[in-house]
Amino acid sequence: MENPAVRIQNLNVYYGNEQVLFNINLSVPRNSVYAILGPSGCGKSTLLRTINRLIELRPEARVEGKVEIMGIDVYRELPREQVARLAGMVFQMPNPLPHLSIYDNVALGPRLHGVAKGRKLDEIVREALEQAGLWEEVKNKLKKPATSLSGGQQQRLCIARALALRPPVLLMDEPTANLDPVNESKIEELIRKLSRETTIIIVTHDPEQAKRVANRGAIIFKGKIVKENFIDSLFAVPYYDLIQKLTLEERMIIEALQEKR
Ligand SMILES: Nc1ncnc2c1ncn2[C@@H]1O[C@H](COP(=O)(O)OP(=O)(O)OP(=O)(O)O)[C@@H](O)[C@H]1O
Repeated sequence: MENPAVRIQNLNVYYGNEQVLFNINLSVPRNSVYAILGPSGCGKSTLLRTINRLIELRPEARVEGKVEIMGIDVYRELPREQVARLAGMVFQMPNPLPHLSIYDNVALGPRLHGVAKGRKLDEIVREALEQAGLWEEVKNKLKKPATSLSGGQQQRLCIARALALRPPVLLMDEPTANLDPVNESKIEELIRKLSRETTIIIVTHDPEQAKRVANRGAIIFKGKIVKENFIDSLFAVPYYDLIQKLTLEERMIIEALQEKR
């Protein structure tokens, strides 16, 4: 694949002596939605946190291999704190900073990175809130605390916060896991819309969600990619059957799938 948004090569990740990701290789096309799927504990969040180097906040973690975002080797060519400019992150639990206002939550990244102040910053905040589909709901109460918003609104605020540095890549770790179906579908619509300009990598437990939002995806099992393809082809074998079989006849199936690739 030429000029992918994210290219991961020969990635191995360890927590202490325990290896949790094994020789991961994948490329994410630009302006697409890429789903990372797999059962609990298989290493999905670890993979996401390796892409933006958040993993380094855990002193027991060790990373081998190469991660490129927009052609930049993030472990060798950038200081860690600059990676947020290439890849924004949205977490499972909406986590706005509770002591900050709606405005200040979104302005946080641009301020920390010295990108803008005054009018220019106002424009960035407004644009990020518009992109996150929240502007109309909050434009008259920007000074109110972020915690005055509902759970679904708080998650869209976190998306706005991640977008405020205008990163080309957005990483989302089960962004709808704690939301009701109405807010879930709002965020899914947003994901599809944002992917016109931004590459999105979404971790999800839910194959139906992956089918709704993603173009392509990978299934991880026990730290290994066992299947990687366009989203329709990925589910040619029903997902639950696949996972069921993996847990029953783990080794055989992993080997069979790897041979087919
Ligand atoms: N700090 C840590 N120290 C040791 N082991 C860890 C640490 N963090 C995660 N692990 C282990 O690494 C493996 C992968 O965890 P990870 O959180 O990446 O999985 P996941 O697929 O995102 O799970 P879930 O869907 O439940 O969030 C798990 O076995 C987990 O127990």
